[in-house]
Amino acid sequence: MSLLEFKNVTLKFGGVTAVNDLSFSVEDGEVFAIVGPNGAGKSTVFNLISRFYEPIEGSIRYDGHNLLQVKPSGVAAFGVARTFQNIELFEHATVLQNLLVGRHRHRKTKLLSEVLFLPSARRQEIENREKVEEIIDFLDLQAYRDKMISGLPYGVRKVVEVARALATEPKLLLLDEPASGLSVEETTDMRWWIDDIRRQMGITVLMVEHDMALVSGVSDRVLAMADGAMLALGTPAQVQSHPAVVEAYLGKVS
Ligand SMILES: Nc1ncnc2c1ncn2[C@@H]1O[C@H](COP(=O)(O)OP(=O)(O)OP(=O)(O)O)[C@@H](O)[C@H]1O
Repeated sequence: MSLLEFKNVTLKFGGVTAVNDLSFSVEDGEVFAIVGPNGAGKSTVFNLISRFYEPIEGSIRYDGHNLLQVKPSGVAAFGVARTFQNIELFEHATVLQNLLVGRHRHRKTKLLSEVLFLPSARRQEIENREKVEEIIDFLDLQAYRDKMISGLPYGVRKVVEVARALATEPKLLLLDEPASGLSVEETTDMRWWIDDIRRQMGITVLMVEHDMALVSGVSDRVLAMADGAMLALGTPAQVQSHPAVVEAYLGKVS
């Protein structure tokens, strides 16, 4: 069974068809990339999975559930975490505090037991701290754990955003342009982080990315989109050499 399945999904904004009869599925444990020119519909796919947008047609299934019956606030509880193109962290909080916020969905204790700091709340806090420290070690963020986000270099913030998403212990991680704004060296590091997240943590990764070196280096399969529709789907090599993809990127050769 696929972890995520889009079937004939269509979404329009007025006269613009942002996603057009799109069908694809993401298998458990794979790194799956979505590529395409600006306006192709890639972010809209993420916003459909996050339930920010409602399709006008089609179905989206996730882990055996009809995702279209889940409220936007309920998506994280299903184990879907996301990073954003424009990093969304608490600027005036430390790395550690940002990651602890990511643990929110694992809160099992009641507010009263937290206020009274009962044993159950203490256990929960210890568990959260352990998980967050594990992620800090995993992504090599020890040097930044007590630093404010606002003072961190852009490349480190990108990794912290991935860390915050991992703190929720997702089954499916959505990465929105993880390499945008990164140097070549930082992009290479990001490639290894993504590979480790899949291999060592067993998390399925769905990413939107323009950097074809990163896409080819880490993805099992790639979906190329244009004008909301599928152009090609296959291995990175198959997609990059597909005539429709070449034409979308380079223009028709006549
Ligand atoms: N909220 C919205 N209201 C109106 N039109 C929208 C909205 N969101 C997206 N669109 C339109 O839908 C189409 C697909 O946009 P989308 O942002 O999904 O593309 P994209 O592939 O992610 O592009 P980029 O690489 O530039 O981020 C575009 O024509 C865009 O202008």
